[in-house]
Amino acid sequence: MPEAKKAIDVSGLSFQYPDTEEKVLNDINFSVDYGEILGIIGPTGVGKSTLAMCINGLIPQVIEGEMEGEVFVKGLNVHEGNVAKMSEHVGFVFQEPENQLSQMTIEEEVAFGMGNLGVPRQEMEPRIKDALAQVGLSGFEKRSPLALSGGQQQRLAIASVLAMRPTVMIMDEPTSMLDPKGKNEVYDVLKNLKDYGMTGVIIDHEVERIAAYCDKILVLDEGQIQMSGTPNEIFTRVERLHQLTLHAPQVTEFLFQYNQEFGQDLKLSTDLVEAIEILESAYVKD
Ligand SMILES: Nc1ncnc2c1ncn2[C@@H]1O[C@H](COP(=O)(O)OP(=O)(O)OP(=O)(O)O)[C@@H](O)[C@H]1O
Repeated sequence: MPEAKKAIDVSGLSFQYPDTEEKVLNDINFSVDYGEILGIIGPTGVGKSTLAMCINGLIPQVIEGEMEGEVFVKGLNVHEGNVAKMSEHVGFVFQEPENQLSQMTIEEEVAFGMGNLGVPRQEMEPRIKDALAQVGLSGFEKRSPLALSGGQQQRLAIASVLAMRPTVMIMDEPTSMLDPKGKNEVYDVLKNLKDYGMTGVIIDHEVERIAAYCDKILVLDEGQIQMSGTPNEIFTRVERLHQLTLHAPQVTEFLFQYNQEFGQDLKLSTDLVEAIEILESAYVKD
């Protein structure tokens, strides 16, 4: 079978939980190219996690409801493959690292998901080594996952997904339970993976990091895509984000306020990511 043109292709997707009166998702359309990272942002409770579960097949395979439209991952219709089959293609990293850990040692933890996929024993060892190296946990093989910090646990959860070699990695607020150090650790690891050409979907409220990390962004509200575009296109539309009760990275918020206060129409003179870095470098510690 020829490789599908898109890593993820979603068309006409609507979903309603059995006990709710309205659709959580209503006619969602987007696609993600191989090697691209898509960020999904939006106010609380607008269906971001529901959308993520439609991509890995948990909906409608495990979580029931009324679903319309189609979701393809690497050309595979998630309606048709079962969840076990989909887990070969879509890896999932959740909010709370501790809840994802079930094994006695770190190497067993990484081996666990591969075991479920039926990866042969002799192939597991190099994959474990490689995955732990990618998240900066080489040498930790025999330790207990519970002895790790929150940031390290989340990196371990990422390694467990990487070892399964999925087409797409979905991360649902992977840093929301972590302290600033843990958040930095995880985003540093993700940055490396992006450089390796991973395809990903990340849901996060951290707009600074989403802006720097993602190639494309969807803004979800009222079950629909309200905005879509590059981080630069999204985060320079500050007024629209405010209407949606969201905020932009500090640098574009500053610019917006300055323009309002002084009746100007100044624009960023550099790329958004560079502007974020410049602003961050302007802060010093005593
Ligand atoms: N299993 C379920 N059954 C019924 N309703 C649900 C279920 N799961 C979620 N919902 C409802 O669907 C809506 C969307 O929830 P979802 O978790 O997808 O939003 P979200 O944007 O990810 O929120 P958050 O930012 O808080 O994580 C909410 O109103 C939620 O209460």
